[in-house]
Amino acid sequence: MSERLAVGVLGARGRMGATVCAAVEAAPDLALVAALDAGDDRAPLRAADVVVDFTTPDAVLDNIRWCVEEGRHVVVGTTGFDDGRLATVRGWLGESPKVGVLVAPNFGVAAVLMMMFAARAARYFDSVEIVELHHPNKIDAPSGTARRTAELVAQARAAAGLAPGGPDATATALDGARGARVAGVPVHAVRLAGLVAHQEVLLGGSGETLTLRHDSYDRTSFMPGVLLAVRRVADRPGLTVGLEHLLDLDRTSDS
Ligand SMILES: NC(=O)C1=CN([C@@H]2O[C@H](COP(=O)(O)OP(=O)(O)OC[C@H]3O[C@@H](n4cnc5c(N)ncnc54)[C@H](OP(=O)(O)O)[C@@H]3O)[C@@H](O)[C@H]2O)C=CC1
Ligand SMILES: O=C(O)C1=N[C@H](C(=O)O)C[C@H](O)C1
Repeated sequence: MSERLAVGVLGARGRMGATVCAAVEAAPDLALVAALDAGDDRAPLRAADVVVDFTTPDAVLDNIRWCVEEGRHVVVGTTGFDDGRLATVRGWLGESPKVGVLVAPNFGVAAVLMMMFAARAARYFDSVEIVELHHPNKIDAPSGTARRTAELVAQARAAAGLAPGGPDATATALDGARGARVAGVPVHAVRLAGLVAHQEVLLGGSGETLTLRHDSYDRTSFMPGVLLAVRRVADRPGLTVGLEHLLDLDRTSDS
């Protein structure tokens, strides 16, 4: 058997990090060489070919910079990325052009499909709004997935000459009643005991609606996407944003 790919995990004691460690340990072609959490020395990551980061929006940039400077490829699931933060990462990669960094707001294949379908559908409807629903321990709102979906929807609508959200006659409203605007698209965040990670994209036109819904019931739903990214990130020097770039989405059959 060929040598196994060495993987390090940052945020290893967290909900996602622990699930990633278990998935890496169960994969015959991967070896878990470092499982680190807040306060740990990063030195053991030097043994890793690829580092996976599921930490916090406050911690993630510093972790990426360290990995890029050390020549480690990075797979990032942590949220909190906007254009400015992505540009910062691109700047670091300019100094280390052989390193690959893949940032994905959601590693669930079905979640990625939901986002792609939403972007495809967006130009056919008058209105679009997004509702994301998560476990109550989540520290950021709205979710990274909802933010990215809103950006993709807004881009698709702009290309079709449409306003981002849709008609809305609201003249008076309590703060937050109409959600937050992300790229002009209304986004509503629910935090509810019992949930894991869920999202609905609501599209409305004359006399009809389309609802695209994705549900992650368990964090294992993210693992095929995380492991795919771990295996492929070294082949993609520079910055990749979104798992969709690894999914060959234009192919509709095996033939
Ligand atoms: N892309 C995707 O598919 C998914 C992304 N996420 C995102 O992943 C992130 C983590 O989520 P989740 O696992 O639920 O969160 P958790 O709070 O369960 O885990 C985060 C872990 O990171 C640790 N940590 C904090 N700072 C550092 C640091 N500098 N170095 C190493 N470890 C650190 C935390 O330690 P301590 O508690 O001691 O601070 C904690 O153990 C969030 O941004 C979330 O939105 C979640 C699910 C799927
Ligand atoms: O914190 C979570 O749990 C999740 N975070 C990501 C996000 O903010 O989009 C991905 C998924 O929704 C789970």
